[in-house]
Amino acid sequence: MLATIVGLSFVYVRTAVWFGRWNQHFFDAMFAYRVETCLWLLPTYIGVCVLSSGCYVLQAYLTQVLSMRWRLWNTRVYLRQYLSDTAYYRMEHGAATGDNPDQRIADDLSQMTVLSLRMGLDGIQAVTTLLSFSVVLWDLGGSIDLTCLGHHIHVSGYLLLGTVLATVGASVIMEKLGGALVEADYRQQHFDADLRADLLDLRRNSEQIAFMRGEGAETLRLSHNLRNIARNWRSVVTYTWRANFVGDLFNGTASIILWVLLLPKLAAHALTFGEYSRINAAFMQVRRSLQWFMNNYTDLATLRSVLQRLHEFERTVSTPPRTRITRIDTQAPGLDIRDLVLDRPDGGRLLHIPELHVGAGERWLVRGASGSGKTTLLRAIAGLWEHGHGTIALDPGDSMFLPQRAYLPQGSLRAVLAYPHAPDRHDDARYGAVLHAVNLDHHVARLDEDAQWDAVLSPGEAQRIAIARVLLRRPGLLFMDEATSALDADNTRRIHAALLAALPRTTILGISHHEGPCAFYPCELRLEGGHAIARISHDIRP
Ligand SMILES: Nc1ncnc2c1ncn2[C@@H]1O[C@H](COP(=O)(O)OP(=O)(O)OP(=O)(O)O)[C@@H](O)[C@H]1O
Repeated sequence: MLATIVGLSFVYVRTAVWFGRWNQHFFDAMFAYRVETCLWLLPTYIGVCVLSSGCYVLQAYLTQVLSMRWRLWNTRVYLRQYLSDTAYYRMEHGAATGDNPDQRIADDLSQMTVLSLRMGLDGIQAVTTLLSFSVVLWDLGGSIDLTCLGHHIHVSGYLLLGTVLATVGASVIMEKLGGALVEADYRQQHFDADLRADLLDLRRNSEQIAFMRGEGAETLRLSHNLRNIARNWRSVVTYTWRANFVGDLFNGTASIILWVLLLPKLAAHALTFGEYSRINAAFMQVRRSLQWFMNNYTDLATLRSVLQRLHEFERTVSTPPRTRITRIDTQAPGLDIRDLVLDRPDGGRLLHIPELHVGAGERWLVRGASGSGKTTLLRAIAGLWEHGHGTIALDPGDSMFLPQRAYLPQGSLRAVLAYPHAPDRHDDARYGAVLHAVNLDHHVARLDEDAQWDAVLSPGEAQRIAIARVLLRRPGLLFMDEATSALDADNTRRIHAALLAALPRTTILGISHHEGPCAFYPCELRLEGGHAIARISHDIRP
């Protein structure tokens, strides 16, 4: 498709060259009062006009189609990279750098494809036009003899030379005055994305903010972003007006430059009107194609900063997680930890577990003061914590992790329950049974209702939905991080009884600060002062 578009642009330039030659014939005939020749020349003009417009329209259409296909392809590749090796998680939690990945995937990729296609194709067309009309200017321009400081100089093709020097001179001045626009544009996109991210944060946490009456603090936070945008915007405006001023001044004075260049020909009476019209057309085309860089200066600046941001994104997502914590995938049930050291991101020691064997079907409660590393231990087991070293052996395909706040994507309740699998994986009876087991019978009728479940369900109901997911999936190894913390005593008892009844052979490692679930866990792993102490209090077999 790209080759066809480039081919069409060559044809388009050829028709422009043909129009120039036609102009010369036509005006020479007109000023010689040869009416018949003028009439005879008209039909071919109309025919070439149709061809030229056809090329233009087809080229524009194909460019749009190609641009969309390329964007979709790029976005799929970026999404695949973003969602592999938990890059999306690492980018949010500090291990990998890269701000606002959402903006890079949604906006930057779109801008990159549209701008680079347009810039690339226009650039090719500008070069083709430049070459084609340079030949015309060279042929028609002739030479000039100058005397400078007593030296006699013969300049061939002086018209072409004059045009090139004037245009390149203006471009250099423009680069000097507006060069910093690239940096300013890059910063602008960064600040814009920050404002959007903060607004998204406000939307997500609207209830917490409303309870705390945090409007004032939020206004301050958003104003700070706005101030950054306004400060940087002033630089963007300054560099843009400078570049625009030079560009526009040059556009306005271009005709005068041509007249000055043609003075020697006029003085020598060596210029017909037909020749003038052809030279004028060629001059405009050469100037326009050389000016392509100048006219597209701001777009080129945007493209450069977009490419810079995408390059950063690619470098981040393609850097594999570097960790000395080895996860061994076993098909065996249970969990084995050997000489596991977990560090804080700044390098300080958080926790050391010399050895821990959790046998099939055992249930362990992990306890410890706030900040002792309970959640970090679960992150390491899930392969999400990179700082530290040691060995963890488990069957990841048969494991399931429940964080304190369940993720409830927008969609039908059926889809929420089946997540991350497809909703048609289970039948209605199965969904009804698990909702009954977690005391959410009144939600059975809402299985096909589409809602923002995150906002609709109470935290306790959301936690019960997460437990219902476990009952649907029936994992061999279950990790729960305060997964029943929002439940009342009755529901806590009911949920644990349901887990025990439905999954008697499942190995469970739970974190809880509450006394409620203690009876459910015969074993305890206490984290204290950076060490782990295992205690088996009663019969550990299910
Ligand atoms: N991404 C992170 N960057 C820096 N420090 C972190 C990060 N994640 C956790 N920590 C630190 O590691 C320590 C252990 O955190 P962790 O969440 O594991 O504690 P916890 O025992 O689960 O606490 P709680 O009972 O309050 O949930 C804390 O001091 C915490 O500040």
